[in-house]
Amino acid sequence: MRNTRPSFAEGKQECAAIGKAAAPCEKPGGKEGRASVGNRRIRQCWFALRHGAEVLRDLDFRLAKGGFYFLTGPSGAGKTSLLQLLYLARRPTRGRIQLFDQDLTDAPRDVLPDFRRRIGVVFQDFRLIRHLSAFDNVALPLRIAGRSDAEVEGPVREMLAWVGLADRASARPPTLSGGEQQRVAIARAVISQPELLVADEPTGNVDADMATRLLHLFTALNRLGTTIVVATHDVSLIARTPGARLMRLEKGSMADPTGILRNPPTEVRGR
Ligand SMILES: Nc1ncnc2c1ncn2[C@@H]1O[C@H](COP(=O)(O)OP(=O)(O)OP(=O)(O)O)[C@@H](O)[C@H]1O
Repeated sequence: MRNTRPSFAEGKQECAAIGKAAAPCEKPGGKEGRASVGNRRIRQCWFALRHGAEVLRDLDFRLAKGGFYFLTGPSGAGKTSLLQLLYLARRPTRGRIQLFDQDLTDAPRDVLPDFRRRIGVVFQDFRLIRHLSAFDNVALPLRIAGRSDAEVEGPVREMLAWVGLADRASARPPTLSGGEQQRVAIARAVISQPELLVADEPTGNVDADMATRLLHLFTALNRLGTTIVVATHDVSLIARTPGARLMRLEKGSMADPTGILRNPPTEVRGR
C-alpha cells in the first residue's frame, strides 16, 4: 500500500497533497529488441510508424525503480516516441518492453488500462478535458481510483495552490494560458503519486521560477519512490537535479557523445 510511504510533508517545504492523495494500489526496443524501468526494461526495441519510417532503433536499457532520468536530444530524435512506449500508448515494432516486472509487449489491450493507471503522464500538448474545470481535471485520477469528494477536495486544492493556480480552480482549460494548462496537466499527473511519471517537456511553457517549483514537485515525488522520466531541452533543469541520470537520443538511437553521460542507464546513484 503506497499510503504507507512518507508524505510530501516530510520533504522540505514540498506540497503534501500527493502523499495525502496517494491511491491505495500496488505498482511497470529492430532486431528483436527491449526498454525497461528497475523492473522496467526495454530490450532491443525498434519502433516504426505505420507508414514505415523508423523512429526508434535498437534501444536496450533498464530504468532503475525509483530513479530520476532526463531524456534529451534534438527535436525529432524520438523522445516523445520513446515516452509513448513507456506509458504504453504504443507498442514496439520489434523487441520487448517490460514494465512493473511484466513483459507487456504482447499484453492484451484490455489489461493495459490497469497498468496505465500506475503511470502519471504529462503530455506535450497537455490533453486536458476541455469541459472540466481545472479542479476536476486534477481530481480525475483520484476519482477514477474511487476517492470520495471529501477525500479529493483537500489534496486537489493544495496541489492547485502548489502550482500557483489556487484562484483558477473553476476555470476551464480553454480559458487558461498555455503555462497554466501545463501546470494543471502536471498537477493531474502527480496527484495520485504514480509509480512511474513520464513528462514530455513539462516546463516548456512556464517561467524560470515556476520551472524550479515544478522541479521540486518532481524531486519530492521521486523521493517518495516514483520513477521519473522527463524529456526536456532545458539543461538547467538537468544541472539542478543531483543524482539524476541522462539518456540522450539522436536519430532514434541512444547516444553518448561526451562519454560523461551514462547510457544506457543501468543504475541510480545512491539507491
Ligand atoms: N504521427 C506521425 N506521423 C509522421 N511522423 C511522425 C509522427 N510522429 C512522429 N513522427 C516523426 O517521428 C520522429 C520522432 O518524433 P518525436 O516526436 O518522437 O521526436 P522528439 O524527439 O520528441 O521531438 P521534439 O523534441 O521536437 O518534441 C520525427 O522525425 C517525427 O517527424
